[in-house]
Amino acid sequence: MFQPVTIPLWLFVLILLFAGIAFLSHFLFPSVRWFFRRRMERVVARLNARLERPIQPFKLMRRPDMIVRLVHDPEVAKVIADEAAASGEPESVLQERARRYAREIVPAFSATVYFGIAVRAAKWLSRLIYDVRIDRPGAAVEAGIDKGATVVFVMNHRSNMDYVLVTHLVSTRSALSYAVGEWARVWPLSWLIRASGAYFIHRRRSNPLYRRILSRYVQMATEEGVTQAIFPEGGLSLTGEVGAARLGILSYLVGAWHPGGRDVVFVPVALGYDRVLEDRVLVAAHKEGTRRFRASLWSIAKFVGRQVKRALGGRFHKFGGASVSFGTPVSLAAFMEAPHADPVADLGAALMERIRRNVPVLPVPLLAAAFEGEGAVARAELIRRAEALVARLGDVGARPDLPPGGAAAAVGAAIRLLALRKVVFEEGDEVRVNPVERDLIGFYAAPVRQHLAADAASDRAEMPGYMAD
Ligand SMILES: CCCCCCCCCCCCCCCC(=O)SCCNC(=O)CCNC(=O)[C@H](O)C(C)(C)COP(=O)(O)OP(=O)(O)OC[C@H]1O[C@@H](n2cnc3c(N)ncnc32)[C@H](O)[C@@H]1OP(=O)(O)O
Repeated sequence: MFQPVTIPLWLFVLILLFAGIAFLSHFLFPSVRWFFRRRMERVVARLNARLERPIQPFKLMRRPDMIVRLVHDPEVAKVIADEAAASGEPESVLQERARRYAREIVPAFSATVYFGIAVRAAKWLSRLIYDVRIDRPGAAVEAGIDKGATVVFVMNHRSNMDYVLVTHLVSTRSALSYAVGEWARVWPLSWLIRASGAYFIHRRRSNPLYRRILSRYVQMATEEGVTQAIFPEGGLSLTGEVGAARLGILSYLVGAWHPGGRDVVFVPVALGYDRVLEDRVLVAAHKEGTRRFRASLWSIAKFVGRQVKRALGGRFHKFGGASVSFGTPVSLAAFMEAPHADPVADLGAALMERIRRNVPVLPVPLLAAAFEGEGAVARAELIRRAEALVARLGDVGARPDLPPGGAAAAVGAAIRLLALRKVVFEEGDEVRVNPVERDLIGFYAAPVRQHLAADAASDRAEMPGYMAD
């Protein structure tokens, strides 16, 4: 019993290692975890005291617990049982697949990462590159919304700066949970996104098990009051116009609502830019008719490097304005009071219409539209056309977001911004579009075109089920 045992050194080291791991996981990790949990709870309590829409307990649930809850949800279990019966695959295999899907979707929200890193970085970056303007303040729009309702920000997707701007602008009121496409599943971006409370979507995966897990996750979050943000177009606009809604996430959100239950209130958010960071990439993708973006990590790094070099040399100019308009909210309870042959399709169309009408028109889109597809126009004529456009935009209820000095000042500012990028050249009295950039001018003119094409006769206040404007 007490005689010595001789073992090789490597085995001794291995035993020590395993003993150390066992000690840590049994004695130290639980208390360390408890310490961090208490700290997190104190941080959240402090944040909730000042946030208009507090961080919901659902958002703070431990990720493993959330995954278990999702995999064992009765609706998910039913899909597993149905698929097992139909395909002959063992239920345990399908359950493992369900766990994999749930792990992919479920976020790992950290209030410290969201408010300490993401919000600060969003504020810094937004202000560094744009003159951020709020066409219609979100606070005023949200003030009338029932405190118990689940708020969902529904946004048009022009740029990867969209969520940076909106995260910054609503950060004093709530923490947003975004629906993010599979493109962002690259480390460390995926870690930051999960820790910011966003959930991942695999847009091309349409098998029933995956879709049921995704829909249940969205519905649980909605039933528990988690403030969310979605891009119903499902990707960046290649043309500059606001596209139609894909109805998946909206249908899950509508499915989470029951008469008499917690209301779901959609806040339409419209974004407009003087310069969209990805403009040339989007225009090229549109031309090729693909959604494959030719922006390698190397080209992004080169772009950032050029801007840093300019900043260090004191030659960095902001990219103009970025304007965000928070539209009149749509209450799902009120919307459902009116009869709808297809409620989800009607809701999607109505929300996108509201976003489309609210897209702010900044100087560059105004100038781009004033070219009217021509290659060269006299400056005075551009100002005259811009003034006429501003009047017509006013007639259809659009709100141009222009500097003091109106159309003339806007034309001057836009020419300066585009000339810096060699998109236009000034030759005497004439402003000439660089022939290789004509598509880019069309891309920027798109929101103006869309405003003017909208049927001015249909008054949004008359749409059934809407909160009054
Ligand atoms: C500096 C640091 C700053 C940091 C700041 C931090 C922030 C933290 C980062 C955030 C970062 C965000 C970045 C986001 C930017 C993107 O990633 S945008 C792209 C991702 N988002 C989206 O795609 C959302 C919108 N997409 C959808 O809703 C899509 O529909 C889906 C769910 C992906 C599926 O797409 P789909 O296969 O094309 O199918 P779709 O027809 O749309 O939908 C089918 C479903 O809808 C149902 N449906 C369709 N029509 C109807 C109808 N009329 N009635 C009822 N149901 C219907 C069908 O039944 C079907 O149901 P399921 O079979 O799924 O159960």
